[in-house]
Amino acid sequence: MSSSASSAEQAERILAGLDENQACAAQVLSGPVRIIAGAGSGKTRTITRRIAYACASGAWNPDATLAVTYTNKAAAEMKLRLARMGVHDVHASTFHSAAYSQLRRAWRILSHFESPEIADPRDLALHAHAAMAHTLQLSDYTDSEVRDVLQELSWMKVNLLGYEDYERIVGSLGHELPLDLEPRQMLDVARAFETEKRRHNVIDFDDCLLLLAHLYENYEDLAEDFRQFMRHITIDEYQDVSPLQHLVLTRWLGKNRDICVVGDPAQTIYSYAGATSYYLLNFAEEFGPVSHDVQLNTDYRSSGNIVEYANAVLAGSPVASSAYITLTSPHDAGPRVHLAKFASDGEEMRGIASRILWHHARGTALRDVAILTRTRMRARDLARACREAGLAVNLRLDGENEVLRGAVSGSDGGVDVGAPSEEAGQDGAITISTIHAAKGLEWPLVFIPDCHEGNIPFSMEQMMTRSDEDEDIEEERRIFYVAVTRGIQQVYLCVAQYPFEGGRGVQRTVSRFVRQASNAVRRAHRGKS
Ligand SMILES: Nc1ncnc2c1ncn2[C@@H]1O[C@H](COP(=O)(O)OP(=O)(O)OP(=O)(O)O)[C@@H](O)[C@H]1O
Repeated sequence: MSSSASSAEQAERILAGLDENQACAAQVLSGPVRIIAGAGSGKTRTITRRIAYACASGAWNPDATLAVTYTNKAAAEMKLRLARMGVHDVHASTFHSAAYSQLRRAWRILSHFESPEIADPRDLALHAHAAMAHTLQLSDYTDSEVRDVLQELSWMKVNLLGYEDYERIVGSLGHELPLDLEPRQMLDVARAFETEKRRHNVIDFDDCLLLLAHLYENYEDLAEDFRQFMRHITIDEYQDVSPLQHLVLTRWLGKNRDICVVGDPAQTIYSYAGATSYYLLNFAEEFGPVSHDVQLNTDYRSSGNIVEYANAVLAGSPVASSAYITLTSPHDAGPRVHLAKFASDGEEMRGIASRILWHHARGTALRDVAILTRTRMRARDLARACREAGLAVNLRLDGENEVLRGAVSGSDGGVDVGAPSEEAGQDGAITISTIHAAKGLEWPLVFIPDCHEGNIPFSMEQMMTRSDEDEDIEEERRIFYVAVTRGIQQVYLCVAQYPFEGGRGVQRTVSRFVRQASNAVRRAHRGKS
């Protein structure tokens, strides 16, 4: 058989198993392509096959192909899947690791010295602490106060805010500062923080992206050299890029328009870290005319009732029709999404554990079960309660502020994946995870505890009084949507009426998202019968 015949066969094999829309997207190989892909609609499958098809058919040189993923784990997974399809040498990495390796090379070429190292998160916290102690005249800050300040320092950079604009922008956005600081005090901390990093000859991840963008702007020859390795760029999770990442992307592209972006505006859940779906939604205006613009809306993951419920969660949004897509399910309806009510938090935790044991006794493997929490604290509490009930547990916590930082450090996007549970048996362990750390994952049986106002949507009092139009509420709706769409067969929503036993504490109200969606689903079913 001739080699061109065998590579044509290989290319055909790669396309097998894609639906019509997915296959269409996989075969448009030049010019700007946008794929809006709902939850479970196979976006990872589609972009991986598209890259494999392009390389196997000879349209792209793998060594000139860059795929940007949100975590190091996703990059490794993509390389593995490509290798299984016989495609090697594609560059797959996070924004940060691609940028850092380019920065190191550029630094060596331009200065003959090594670039500054990226500081370890613990050292960064020490530098922030020193900057705070120096400018704010106090020295006993808690870890979480330092973390909040670091997040604010990062927020300034990922949003590309210059010192001169910061005060005005903070005022006009009503953006709250950590520790009740005045904007001017925050700027003093920011300057002192830069001094601290310089003194230790380190940078952070935001600096890395800023420096690289600067090099591309000022060293055109170098930029052109680097672009040879990025003739074809694919960006996954494009709904979560920050203005700073977007700036780097535009520098990587230069005049090139062989760019494919994929994302879901309904899954933007990292706004606090600068993520915005603006670039995904405005892709055609920015890079168009586009060669292909497609929506993938078949959710291959979840049963019909879960998909119906997830759609109802989004339908309650004032921006639903313009921003979000409606999913369809190719599967049977399956069990309804059920709301389980408990008297107290303690009873809720024990109730969830016993429901899991009930499913386990009927054949559900523990590795097929997840409890997804809004906060890290509740994930820890539930892990304790489930272990007490005799369940093996794997705890996944996302490091919030480290979401972007972790992308280079190898900690998988800041997700702290606890060591596999020692007590895990043959059928593994249940997963207890924050919703943020569960993004991109799936389980047959999913529990979402604490579905009450104040937790879903999460609030520090003030959010309760805001209107539904508020962007913070919208982000909380998307977080809940991400949680619901992790379920394959069955999703349980849980709520405790009071925090403590015996009706003590402030009585809870069921989450507005649950009330809206459950009512809409009930109405729809009544209409059908
Ligand atoms: N054409 C298809 N036919 C059958 N199953 C598919 C198809 N495309 C994707 N799937 C399956 O659907 C599930 C979801 O796919 P994938 O993880 O690629 O989705 P995703 O869009 O990245 O999801 P999310 O954004 O919700 O994390 C996977 O189990 C995948 O194997």
